Amino acid sequence: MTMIKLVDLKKNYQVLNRSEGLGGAFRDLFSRDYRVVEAVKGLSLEIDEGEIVGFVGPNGAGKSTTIKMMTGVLKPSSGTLTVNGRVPTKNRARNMQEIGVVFGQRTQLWWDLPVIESFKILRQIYQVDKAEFARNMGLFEDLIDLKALYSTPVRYLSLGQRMLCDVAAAFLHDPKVIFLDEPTIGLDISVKTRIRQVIQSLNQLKKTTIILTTHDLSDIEALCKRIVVIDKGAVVYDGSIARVTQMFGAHRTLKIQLDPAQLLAMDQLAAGVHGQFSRPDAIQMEPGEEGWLHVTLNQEQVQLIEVLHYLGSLYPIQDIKIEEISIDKIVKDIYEGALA
Ligand SMILES: Nc1ncnc2c1ncn2[C@@H]1O[C@H](COP(=O)(O)OP(=O)(O)OP(=O)(O)O)[C@@H](O)[C@H]1O
Repeated sequence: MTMIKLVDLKKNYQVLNRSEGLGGAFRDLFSRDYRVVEAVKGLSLEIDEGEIVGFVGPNGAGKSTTIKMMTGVLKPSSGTLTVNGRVPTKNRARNMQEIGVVFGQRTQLWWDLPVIESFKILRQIYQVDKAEFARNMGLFEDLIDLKALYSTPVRYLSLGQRMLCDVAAAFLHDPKVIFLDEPTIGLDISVKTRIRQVIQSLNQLKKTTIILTTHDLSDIEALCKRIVVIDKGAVVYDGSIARVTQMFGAHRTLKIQLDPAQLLAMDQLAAGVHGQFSRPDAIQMEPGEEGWLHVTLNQEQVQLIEVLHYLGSLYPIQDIKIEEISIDKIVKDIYEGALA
């Protein structure tokens, strides 16, 4: 069943072109000169009940604008949008009952109150009946040992505990759709894994549709089968993570450690490598940390061993690693037109 449907959705913002200086500010009072920013330029998407979809794109791609339209905060300029069959801006109160949100950067809970009090307030706000409240609190107690945190004021929770509470709180009223924004930001890897497990279990138990926006693509890799990449307000890739990684299956990242001073002349180094091989477009180079040089190449076009030999003939290599291309790199390449 389709839970979210966007058809040719557009959103324009009108922005005042401000004139410079005090005189300019004075002039702006009388003659207003506006320009239009096309933040979302015709998005069409269908997301099914129970799907977890990674929604990614570079800064300014239009992610927040799209999410704000899905949550009913912003009205689209044109196109159609339904969430669980309803138009979010027309049914805001009803829509709010059916969605949940988690922001990694700020809590939805009451900072000074013990955890259990926040859940009781949310129960009132969302009119969760007693039996459902008891059932869900029992589930959260089993899944994340929530009971141990009941009496702790939110301000004393660790970031990881706070995020677990926020995730549980978003599921309290059994929403149909949850928007997760950077749910693991600032957490160490073991806590990230824990939060992802909890999200996955709740998604499977409750068949909640989840839209995950994050710049941490390891969250997407761990949680989503499907990824939607947007750039400049339009979809540039919509499909399975498996397919996108397959498309880049012949890519490898060769990491070599050199004397850090050699990386200072990166442009020269890149020009030398590109000049040496017949398919320079198949080789990308960027400096890593502590003298590591990352060379990503497409093995269908360039032999990794030849690149390694060439670099080895120029510099003493201290260490080598060969890795499959990371999902971060794939998505960055997609933004930069790799699928165009
Ligand atoms: N209220 C606004 N008024 C004018 N322009 C806006 C407004 N909000 C966003 N924009 C512009 O719309 C475009 C899309 O912004 P949006 O915030 O949706 O991108 P984003 O993908 O969420 O970016 P980020 O990852 O940086 O949060 C950008 O060019 C941004 O400057």
